Amino acid sequence: MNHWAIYLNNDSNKKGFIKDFQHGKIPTALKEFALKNGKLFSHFTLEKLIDEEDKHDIKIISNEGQALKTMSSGEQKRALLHHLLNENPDYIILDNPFDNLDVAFQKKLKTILEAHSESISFIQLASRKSDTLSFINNYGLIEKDKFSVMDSSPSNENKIPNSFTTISIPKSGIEFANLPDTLVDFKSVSISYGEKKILNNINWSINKGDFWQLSGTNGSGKSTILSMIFGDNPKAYGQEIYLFGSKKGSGESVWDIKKKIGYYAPAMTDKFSGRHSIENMLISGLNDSVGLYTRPTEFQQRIIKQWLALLDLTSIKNTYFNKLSTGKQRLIMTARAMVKQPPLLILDEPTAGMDDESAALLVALVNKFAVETDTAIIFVSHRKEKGLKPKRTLNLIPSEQGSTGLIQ
Ligand SMILES: Nc1ncnc2c1ncn2[C@@H]1O[C@H](COP(=O)(O)OP(=O)(O)OP(=O)(O)O)[C@@H](O)[C@H]1O
Repeated sequence: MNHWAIYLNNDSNKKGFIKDFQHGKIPTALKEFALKNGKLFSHFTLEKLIDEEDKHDIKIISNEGQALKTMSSGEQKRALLHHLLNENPDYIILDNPFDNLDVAFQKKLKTILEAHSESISFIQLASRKSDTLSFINNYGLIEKDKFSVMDSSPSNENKIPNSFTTISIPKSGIEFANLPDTLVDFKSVSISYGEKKILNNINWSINKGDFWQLSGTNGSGKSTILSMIFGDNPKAYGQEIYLFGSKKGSGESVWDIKKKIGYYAPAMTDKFSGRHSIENMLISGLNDSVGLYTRPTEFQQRIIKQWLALLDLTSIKNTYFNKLSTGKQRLIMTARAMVKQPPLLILDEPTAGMDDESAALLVALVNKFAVETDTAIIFVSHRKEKGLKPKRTLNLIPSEQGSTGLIQ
């Protein structure tokens, strides 16, 4: 039985490859799959199913009747795999299958895939070489639109630009006045959805300049916690949650809170599909602008010039954002959340779907930002992100009574 690992890098046109594959435009080396029944395990499939569930008000993938869109990302992947295996395919394309999965479920997924590898071929599209499944016996690479066969799995080599050591994080010139030392304070916070208990007695204080990693298994409540800080989750009202000194729900506007937070989650990248230059994208981070075309001041232009130099992007500053590789887009979106040096920076699984090289670059940038600025950081990640240097971790430990928080 043939199995493939096909590696992706910053410039790979993964979407194009998948589309071509599904329409029978298959590289010669993989021709054996041409007439077979294949399925796609990917967030693209999930998005389509969520849409269909919404449109027709049905549950296609039933998990005790819970709608797919309300499941945590791990629960969604679990349900999708189950659904696809039930359809007895000849092969399954696995699109970065381990992204967004906690370590325990990654292990479980590996075991499930191993068990099926005798009867189903797997084509694993992988951005991280370390994700390669044990039973893989063929290797390939997608560079831009071109597929090529490789003899073996490639070696890891990460390059961090020199500018990271020679250039400091540029000062934003923006002052955030009257901030208390404790920026976020959760006091005995417990949350349920109906009968389902999600969080149990969470106490968490985030002080100025802290660097936290928020971790926990799939469904343990990480997104729920974030939505109570950054979002407008109605569950937050009535709880003892203090943001920048005010009790949540005590009259402050969502906008007042959002102004003080830099936020990045990979799903945001898709919202910027228009033609914005890299330079404009970064400037928009200083302006809090939704529209991107507020004319920047000279001072702002100077700051962004420094950022471009730091990120080694000066030579391509006028390139349209939507023309860039995923890795570069994510690096820029992360920097965009950083440029105004907000009191609090939230990075929600920022490295999901990135290749090794761009993930290492992003981690290096976050570490540098943590050391050189007063911004408090919450970095959400399932992976033990190689090289990341958080000072503390809030680990959510699930139980029947909801997750409790273990601070390490
Ligand atoms: N609106 C909702 N209705 C019912 N259950 C919900 C709703 N929103 C979230 N949940 C449940 O709350 C639990 C916590 O979800 P949450 O998304 O916060 O977890 P998570 O730790 O971020 O998971 P992941 O790492 O997989 O994204 C999950 O079991 C999820 O199914």
